[in-house]
Amino acid sequence: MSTEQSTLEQQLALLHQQYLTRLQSEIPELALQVSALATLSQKQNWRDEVKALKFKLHTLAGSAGTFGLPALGRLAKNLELELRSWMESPAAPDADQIRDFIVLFQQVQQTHQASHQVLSVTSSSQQKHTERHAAIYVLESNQETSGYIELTLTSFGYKVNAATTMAELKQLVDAQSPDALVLDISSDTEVGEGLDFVAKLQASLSTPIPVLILADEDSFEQHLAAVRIGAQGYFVKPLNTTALEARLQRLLAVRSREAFRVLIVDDDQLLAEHYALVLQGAGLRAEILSDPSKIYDSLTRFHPDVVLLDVNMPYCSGPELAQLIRLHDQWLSVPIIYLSSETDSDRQLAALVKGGDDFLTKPMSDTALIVAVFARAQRARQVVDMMTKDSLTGLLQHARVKERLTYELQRAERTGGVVSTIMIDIDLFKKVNDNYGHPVGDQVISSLANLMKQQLRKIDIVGRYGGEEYLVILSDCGKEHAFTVVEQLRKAFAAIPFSCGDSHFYCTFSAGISEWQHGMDTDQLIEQADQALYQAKRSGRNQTLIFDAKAL
Ligand SMILES: Nc1nc2c(ncn2[C@@H]2O[C@H](COP(=O)(O)OP(=O)(O)OP(=O)(O)O)[C@@H](O)[C@H]2O)c(=O)[nH]1
Repeated sequence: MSTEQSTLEQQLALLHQQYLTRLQSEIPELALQVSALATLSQKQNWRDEVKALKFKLHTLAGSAGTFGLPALGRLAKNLELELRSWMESPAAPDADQIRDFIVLFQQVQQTHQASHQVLSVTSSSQQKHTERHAAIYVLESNQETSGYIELTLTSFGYKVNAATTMAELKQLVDAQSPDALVLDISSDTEVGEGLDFVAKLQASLSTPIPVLILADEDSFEQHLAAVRIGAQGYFVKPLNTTALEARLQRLLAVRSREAFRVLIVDDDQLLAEHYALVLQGAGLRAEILSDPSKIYDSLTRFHPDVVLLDVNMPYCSGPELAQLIRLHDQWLSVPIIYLSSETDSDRQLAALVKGGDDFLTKPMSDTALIVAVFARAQRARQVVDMMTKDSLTGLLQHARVKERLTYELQRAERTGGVVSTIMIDIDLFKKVNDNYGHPVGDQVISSLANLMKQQLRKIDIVGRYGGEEYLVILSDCGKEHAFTVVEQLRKAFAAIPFSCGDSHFYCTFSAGISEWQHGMDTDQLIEQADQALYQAKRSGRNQTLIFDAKAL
C-alpha cells in the first residue's frame, strides 16, 4: 500500500471515529425530542416539532450509511417517512401512532449502541502522475528511422531511450518502466515476441502505459494484434514523426490532465469531509463550502467542474442554491449533482427541475460517488473545451485568449503583478503550404501548439490568435524572463524535423514581446507585441524582439 493510500485511509478512519463520537451526543438529543412526542396532540405547533425532528432523522439517514452504519441509516429513513406521513395528514398523530414511533426509535438506540467500533474503509485511489519529462522507449531496428524519432521527440522535451533489438528493450524496461512505448513491428522475426512482451508488461503495471505501433503493413490482422496488446496508435511507414508526437502528447496529457475540481456544499461538515477525502483519494480536487451565501465567491475562485449539493440544508435548500447558481450565464453549464437521502422519485424530479442534473441517494458507496462525479466532470470539461478551444491545436480561441488577457491585467492591476505578452508567427508559412500542401501546413501549426503546451508552465495561457499566429500570456513574468522562455521555444521549434513523404524540412518562427505597464489595456499590450513581431520579421525572421518604443 502506498503512503498516500495509507494516509487517506487513516484520514477516513479518523472521520468515522469523529462521526461515531458525534452520534454519542446526537442520538440522546434525538431521544429527548422523541420522548417529547408523547404530548404532541396537546400542542398547537405540533407540526413545527415534527418538522424539526424529521430534518434530524433525514440527516441521520443520509450520513449513517456513508459512515458504514447502513442499518442505522435504514431505520432513520423509515422514521423519517413515518413523520412525513404525519405532516401530510390534517390531524395530529394519535397515541398509537406515537407509541409505535417511540418503539421504532428504540431500535435506533439499540443499533447505535451495537456499532461502537471503528470501521476501516477502503477507497479506490489512482496513482498521481509525476511532473517530469515523460520517458519514451522506442524499439526500432532501422537506425535512420530510430534517429529521426529520437530527434523529434527530444525536440519536444521527452526523454528518449532507443533500442534496436528486443533484448535491448527488455534491459531498458527491467531497469525502469517507461511512460510510453513506441514499438516497430515491421521486422518479421521479432513481431510475435514484441507483442507478447508488451502484453506482459501492460499486465504487470497498475495503469497501462500508452503504446504506439509502427508498421510497414496496413493489414487488419496487425491492427487487431495491436489493439489486443492495448495499443493506442498505429502508424504506417514512412513515418510522420510529428503526428506520432501529437498522439503521444494527447495520450500522456490525458494521464496528467489537471484534476477535476468538485465543490461540495453540505451543512454536515463530517459528511462533506468524507466525500472530499474519497474524491481526493481518486485524484480529484475537492473543496467544501459550508456557508451557502459564499457560493458565488467559491464558484469564481475555485471554478468547479461539478457541484455536489446537499438537498436539505437549514438556511438555503439545495434546489434554491441550484437556482441561485443558474441565475448567471457563466454558471449555466456547471453540472449540479444533488445529494440526499430522499428516495421519493417525485421529490427527486422536483429538485432536478430546479437546476440540477443528477441525483445521488445517500447513503451511496464511495465508488458510486467517484463514478458519478468523474463522468459528469469529464463531460463538462469536453463541452467547455469544445466551446472555447481551437479544433486544430486545442489552444484557446482568439476571443477567449483576449478575455483571459483582460482578466490577467485586472489581476495585475489589483495585485501589482507583472504580465508579459508574446505574439508568435511562423516564418514564411505560405511556402510550407505551397510546397507540401495544406494538411502538412496544419501539422506544423499543431506541432508548434504542442511544443508550447509541453514547454510552458501550466499557468501560462496560450491561444491561437490567427492562422499561424499565437498569443501567449505569461503572468508573474517580466519581459527579460519572457525573452529567455521564448528563445528556448524558438530553438526547440527550429530543431523539429517535419516530413512530407520522403522529403524533410524545418520551420522557424518570429516573436514579439510586450510587458504590461500600469494603465495599459488589452489592445495596447497586444499592439505593442505585434509591433515587436513586425520588427522581428523585418529584421530577418527567426528571432525574438522586445517592444521598444524608441525603435519605432
Ligand atoms: N495549412 C494552413 N495554413 C493556414 C492556416 N491559416 C492560415 N494559413 C496560411 O498561412 C499563410 C500565412 O502567410 P503570410 O501571412 O503571407 O505570411 P508568411 O508566408 O508566413 O510569411 P511571414 O509571416 O512574412 O514570415 C497563408 O498562406 C495562409 O493561407 C491554417 O489553418 N492551415
